[in-house]
Amino acid sequence: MNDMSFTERAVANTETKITARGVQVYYGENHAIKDVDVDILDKTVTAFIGPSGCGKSTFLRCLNRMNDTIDIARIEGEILLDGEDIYDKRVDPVQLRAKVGMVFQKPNPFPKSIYDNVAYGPKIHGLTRSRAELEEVVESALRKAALWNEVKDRLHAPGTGLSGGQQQRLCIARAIATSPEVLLMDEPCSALDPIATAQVEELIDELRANFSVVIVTHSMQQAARVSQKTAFFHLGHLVEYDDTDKIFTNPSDPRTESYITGRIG
Ligand SMILES: Nc1ncnc2c1ncn2[C@@H]1O[C@H](COP(=O)(O)OP(=O)(O)OP(=O)(O)O)[C@@H](O)[C@H]1O
Repeated sequence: MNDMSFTERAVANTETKITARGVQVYYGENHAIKDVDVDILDKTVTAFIGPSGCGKSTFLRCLNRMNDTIDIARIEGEILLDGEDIYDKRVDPVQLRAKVGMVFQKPNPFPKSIYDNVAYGPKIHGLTRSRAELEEVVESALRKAALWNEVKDRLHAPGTGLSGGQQQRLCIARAIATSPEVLLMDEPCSALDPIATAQVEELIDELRANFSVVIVTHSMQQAARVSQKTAFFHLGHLVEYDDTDKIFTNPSDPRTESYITGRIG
């Protein structure tokens, strides 16, 4: 573990963005998330780590109600975004997902132009009033996703024609374009080569200036590089949640220690 370089800046923000209390998730009989409590901070990158099947993705999907789309999933407990219950029946999940955006493992641009991929969200949510304003939003999202310079001369070319790393940054631009407050990323680099991975990691570090970012990763090196907070999941429990350097250098729970030293997982 000695080759891990921790992100130098300490946790700068202590403002809570998302509060989860007593969260349980069941898939039919399978109790996948067991009584999870956590406070996710604003303007901070939080990594979810743990062995395969421990519930990282399931818990991530609770944060923007993506589990609602899975018929057999049942969720209990409370999740608040800025103090508001996201499972309240008055909350429209589509609106919620504009505020809590998501980037998936495999880049999944729509079969449309680069421009249309990014313009789609602002259009369906009616966020802009004119074509010029929409163009500005598209440019700003592509800039924030560190893709503008590579695509500004071919905005009307298909998004699917970009390289894998560019496609993932396009998906990040698409998520950013609706001005979300939280960005959820489920193993966003696992389909990327090391150069594209480094670019996306750099981008994640920049994104935390404006967003609360939560990233599921299989790579402990990646968690150490990009996050300031780390949550270690094991068998559906949130075993330990702390500053990333504490988790990787001096964890409190023996299960965390076993995982980071490679004894479980
Ligand atoms: N769509 C689903 N339908 C039924 N069961 C599911 C579904 N998604 C996950 N599960 C189950 O929930 C548990 C947690 O899975 P989850 O994918 O959240 O773990 P994970 O830690 O993200 O795993 P991995 O690192 O392998 O992606 C597992 O037992 C899994 O089989």
